[in-house]
Amino acid sequence: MTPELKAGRLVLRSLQPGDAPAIHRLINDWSVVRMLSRLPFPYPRELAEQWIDSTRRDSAQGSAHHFAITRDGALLGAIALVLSDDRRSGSLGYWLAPTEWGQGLTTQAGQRVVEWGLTVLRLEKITADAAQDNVASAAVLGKLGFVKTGTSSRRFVSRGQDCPIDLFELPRATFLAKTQEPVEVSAPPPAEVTPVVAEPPKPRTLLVVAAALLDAKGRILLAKRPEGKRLAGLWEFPGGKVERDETPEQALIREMREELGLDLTGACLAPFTFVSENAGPFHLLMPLYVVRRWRGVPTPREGQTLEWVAAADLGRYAMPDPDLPLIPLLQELLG
Ligand SMILES: Nc1nc2c([nH]c(=O)n2[C@@H]2O[C@H](COP(=O)(O)OP(=O)(O)OP(=O)(O)O)[C@@H](O)[C@H]2O)c(=O)[nH]1
Repeated sequence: MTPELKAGRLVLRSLQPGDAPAIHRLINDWSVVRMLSRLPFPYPRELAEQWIDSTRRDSAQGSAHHFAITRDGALLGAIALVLSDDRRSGSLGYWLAPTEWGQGLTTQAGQRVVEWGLTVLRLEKITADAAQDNVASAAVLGKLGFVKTGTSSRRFVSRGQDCPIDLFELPRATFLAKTQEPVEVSAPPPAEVTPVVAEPPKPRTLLVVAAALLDAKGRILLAKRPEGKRLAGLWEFPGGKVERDETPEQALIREMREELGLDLTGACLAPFTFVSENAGPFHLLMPLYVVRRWRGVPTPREGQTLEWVAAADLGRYAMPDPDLPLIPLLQELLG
């Protein structure tokens, strides 16, 4: 299913039948439709209805995810990721009402959809194309990190002719490398000091503690990161950063209280394994504890979604890359 995503003030949500009048009004505009290759001009109202139905079928099948771009409840445009048959790559497309151009809204929506596609859907790459006279679209793709890979031509129904298009691509590896660029750059040496061969800045190590909470059926509690946070939409083991002057166990007890309303004091916190992985802007060192008893009922206190998951099903939940090696270990423990 197509989730609801947040991008600043924008809410990206699946299209609803009631969106047809707004979609028709906004697309039936020459400055919009001339850049969309498959649509006729004028654009009939029935096509808006048929298109919305088709986006809902695509979403149910998981073959494409179409989002209405909305702000304060008003529909401003749409953005979509259409997946390849093997679901390993996706193609990005979008349009925005001309009254909203020039504010960076397409880039904002695009960043969120691209991040979601490459992290939660784990696509290997996202492609896009734009008519060569669509300078604004090429600029958006550039800001999203796409690079031009070639040219081609396509029939534009609205223009009644074939038009040259540019082809673009954003591989997952390029996207991750960009988000992994260190944020802090060391200051340049003073002028009188002989420069030494610069070593790449090392990412700082972040100590995060996490728990595999197990229920009586041997299921594990996973929490989905809420919209607005880094890596939103990914499932993880409840936990968080170890603060200065805390032991990992104290941090785990505090985090379980803050995040889930659970009391783990006096509970057996069994060290199970740990993660030591590059995790983007930092190096993640994450001890994982197995916990079978606590007081209270897990309650999402920070906007997360909670689910009890059988070990055999863990692979179906999109998790941050550093967590992936933990899955077979937990399956072995609980299998
Ligand atoms: N709790 C937890 N964090 C994980 C896991 N895997 C993983 O990469 N992490 C990363 O470790 C960090 C956990 O720190 P955190 O929970 O205190 O911080 P946060 O990003 O949620 O936000 P915050 O700084 O607003 O508290 C996050 O960057 C998170 O993405 C996991 O399985 N559990």
